[in-house]
Amino acid sequence: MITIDHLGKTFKTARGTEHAALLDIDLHIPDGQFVSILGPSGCGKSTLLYMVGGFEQPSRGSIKVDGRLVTQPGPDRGPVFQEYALFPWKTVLGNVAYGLREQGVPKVQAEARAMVWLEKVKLDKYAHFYPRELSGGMRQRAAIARTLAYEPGILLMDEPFGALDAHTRLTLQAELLTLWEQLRNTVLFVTHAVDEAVYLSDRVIVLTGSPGTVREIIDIDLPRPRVRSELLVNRKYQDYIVHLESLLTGEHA
Ligand SMILES: Nc1ncnc2c1ncn2[C@@H]1O[C@H](COP(=O)(O)OP(=O)(O)OP(=O)(O)O)[C@@H](O)[C@H]1O
Repeated sequence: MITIDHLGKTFKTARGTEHAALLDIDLHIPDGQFVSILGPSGCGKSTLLYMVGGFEQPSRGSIKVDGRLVTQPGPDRGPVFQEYALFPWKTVLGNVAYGLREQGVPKVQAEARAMVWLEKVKLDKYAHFYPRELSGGMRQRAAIARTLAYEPGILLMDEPFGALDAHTRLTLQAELLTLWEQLRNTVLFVTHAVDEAVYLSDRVIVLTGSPGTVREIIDIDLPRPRVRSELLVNRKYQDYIVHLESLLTGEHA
């Protein structure tokens, strides 16, 4: 359970002024929910995720995970951030084993567990490749495997598919859902794409423009497992998309 209470973040800018990024966020996210965060560019989506990860400190309010105050990163919260790229000097296997080695798992066991995860993300044949030898989609699969390998209860994903071409993006979304349906960990997923948010999520949190506050929380009541071709002709799915698009483009009355 993630409990976010009156959370605010103000940054000091390089010019010495203050910049309010997030204002008075209250959220309660139960275990095992897939939650997406949508909102205009610069509204504080990444900042919110970084604070849940313990990489940034709140200026006001608090974040608790299972009742414990978040003050620093921990293995219970696994980031898949674009900035957390793979180590270029390690192989795919070395990258995925790294998170486990960090937690004291001996090398042989870490590599065996890493291989299991590489099979799950269909990269086992590329275990000994270096990141530069992989496509963008394969790199993101490796980054996801690296985080999932140490089994965090909470997965923090910041636009993980944002840089991928449309086809690869759809493939990785479907693969992520298949994995998540087995794992059922809590996912906080930042995205710009309304269709991605609706397809993946149990709940979509829409933030206002800067400083970000919660504009609307929408429960996505669509059956699982989700099949995209069925969703595309599902009236409820279409209504969610239209509603979210209107919120984001400011056309909402
Ligand atoms: N380290 C920082 N120092 C100063 N300001 C920052 C810092 N990090 C973020 N900000 C500011 O906080 C606001 C929110 O940034 P953030 O990256 O969280 O937004 P976002 O919603 O994720 O944006 P995007 O959708 O464009 O990725 C922005 O105005 C940004 O300039």
